[in-house]
Amino acid sequence: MTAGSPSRTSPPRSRLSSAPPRTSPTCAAWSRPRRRVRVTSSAAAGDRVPTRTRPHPRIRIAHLGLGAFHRAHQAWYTELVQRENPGDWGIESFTGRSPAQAEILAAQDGVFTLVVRAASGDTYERVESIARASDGNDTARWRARLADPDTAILSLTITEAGYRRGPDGTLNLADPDVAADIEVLRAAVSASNPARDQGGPDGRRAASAPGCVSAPGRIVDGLRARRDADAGPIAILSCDNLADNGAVTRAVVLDLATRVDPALAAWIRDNVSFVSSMVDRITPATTDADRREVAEHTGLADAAVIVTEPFAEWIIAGDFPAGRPAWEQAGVRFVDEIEPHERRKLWLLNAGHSMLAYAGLARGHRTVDAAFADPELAERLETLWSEAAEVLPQSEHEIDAARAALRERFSNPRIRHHLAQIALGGAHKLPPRIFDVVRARRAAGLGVGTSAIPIVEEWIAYLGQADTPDAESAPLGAGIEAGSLGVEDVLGILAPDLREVFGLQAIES
Ligand SMILES: NC(=O)c1ccc[n+]([C@@H]2O[C@H](COP(=O)([O-])OP(=O)(O)OC[C@H]3O[C@@H](n4cnc5c(N)ncnc54)[C@H](O)[C@@H]3O)[C@@H](O)[C@H]2O)c1
Ligand SMILES: O=P(O)(O)OC[C@@H](O)[C@@H](O)[C@H](O)[C@H](O)CO
Repeated sequence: MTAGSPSRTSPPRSRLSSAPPRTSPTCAAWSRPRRRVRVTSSAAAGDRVPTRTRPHPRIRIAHLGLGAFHRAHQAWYTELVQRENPGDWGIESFTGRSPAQAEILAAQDGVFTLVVRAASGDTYERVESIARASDGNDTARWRARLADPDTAILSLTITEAGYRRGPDGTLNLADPDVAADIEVLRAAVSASNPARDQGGPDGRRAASAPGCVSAPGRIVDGLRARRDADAGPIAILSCDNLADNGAVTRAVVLDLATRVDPALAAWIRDNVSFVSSMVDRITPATTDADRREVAEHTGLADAAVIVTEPFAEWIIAGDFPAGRPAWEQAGVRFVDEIEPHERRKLWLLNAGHSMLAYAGLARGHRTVDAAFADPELAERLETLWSEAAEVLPQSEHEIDAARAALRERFSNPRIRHHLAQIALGGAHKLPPRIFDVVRARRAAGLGVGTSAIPIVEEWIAYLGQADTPDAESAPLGAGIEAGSLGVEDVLGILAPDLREVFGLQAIES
């Protein structure tokens, strides 16, 4: 099976017989005209919002991180399933930090337009799978959702930084939000009362109870409410760009739970399945121009428009003890071993993105397609991919197909994926994208390669620019953001094992 192949992006025909024949290995080909947002030329642009065509589905999924990617990926895959089996697997999606996206989406009853933007043109799809959009700061609502036995899955898109890990990969106890959450959780545990979490007689106290601010804190708080309500097992499904993201989630959640209530940690071990997934769909931040374009083409005043590429891939490994949507009907693959798939995606696509971001910004480029059109950067990208390919577990044929698909995806001039967006959070992105490749090469008895060090140098130069705000990278070491550290110092903070490796390399060569 190859990257970008129809089997990755299309549902099996036998399960969704009304899907039209595929004409290309992209999702756009699968969108059915009768399901798309109606395009009207007569309606004045912006006089209607998108509306539901089906009744609200029963909410079975809680999601944390109501960003662009969640709507282009998990919500869209779930939408495809719901179109065939309406009524079930609705999503209640909570914002991670600011309530703004919840307010915008709630004003449209959770319905939004997904623009699938191919190099050749756009298609429009209405997505209705989000039954409710909520503010993640609404502690009572969050606890009630997790304490509801109907809720079978908690999915996450909280960014790499959202897992609150320190440079050594464990829960970052020096993070003030984590420290504050430990106090909130201890108080909540000592005052645990099932009636409160089920909106019972003292529900008003729950509404005013302080909540957690970090994602691990919120997850532990929600699981405490679930245990107290005896609501049964649940799956937590990570959809962030991290290697073995299910295990990462499990580690930070259990670490935090153990610190506040060992009995809760034991309940989590027995009742919570931490599912890993490899997710892929390039989804840049929406612009005003995107919203205007939708208004012009559809007559819809949609404030929650999301723009994405035709390609989509989702590979999942793990158990769903309380059930799950039949996502396989929408083309999702369920596998026993996630690691090879995650590595391929992180080491080819995401590593390529990070390289193009730091090198491209330094050379005056603003978007991925512009950086990729730069022959010098395109050559560096091929070298980076070849160095990763030597330690990827896939066949040469599969890797070549993935690279070919990426060349096409990175060339899409209409997606306008800004390098500045990709560049943020490098302290969390470089380890899984760049440093893990070096580790794999060393483990295979190969040299460290030529790609990693220039990327670290370019990242340091990027952070050194006075006008570059990157709050997510700063906490990992005073001085990184100020650009006063060299490559060795940065490696000492982010990948101490590699400092020696690169030192040895320098001596050997
Ligand atoms: N956009 C893509 O192309 C893409 C593709 C694959 C995977 N992803 C994954 O999805 C994540 C989100 O991407 P997006 O495009 O939706 O970004 P976005 O900026 O649109 O949304 C980010 C969401 O994460 C929440 N969030 C941010 N920082 C957080 C934190 N520290 N703790 C908890 N929640 C936090 C925000 O509130 C928001 O809901 C990425 O970081 C990545 O891991 C994105
Ligand atoms: O979303 P981030 O910030 O983790 O990384 C930026 C991009 O590399 C990433 O979002 C890719 O577009 C995505 O992983 C494609 O599936």
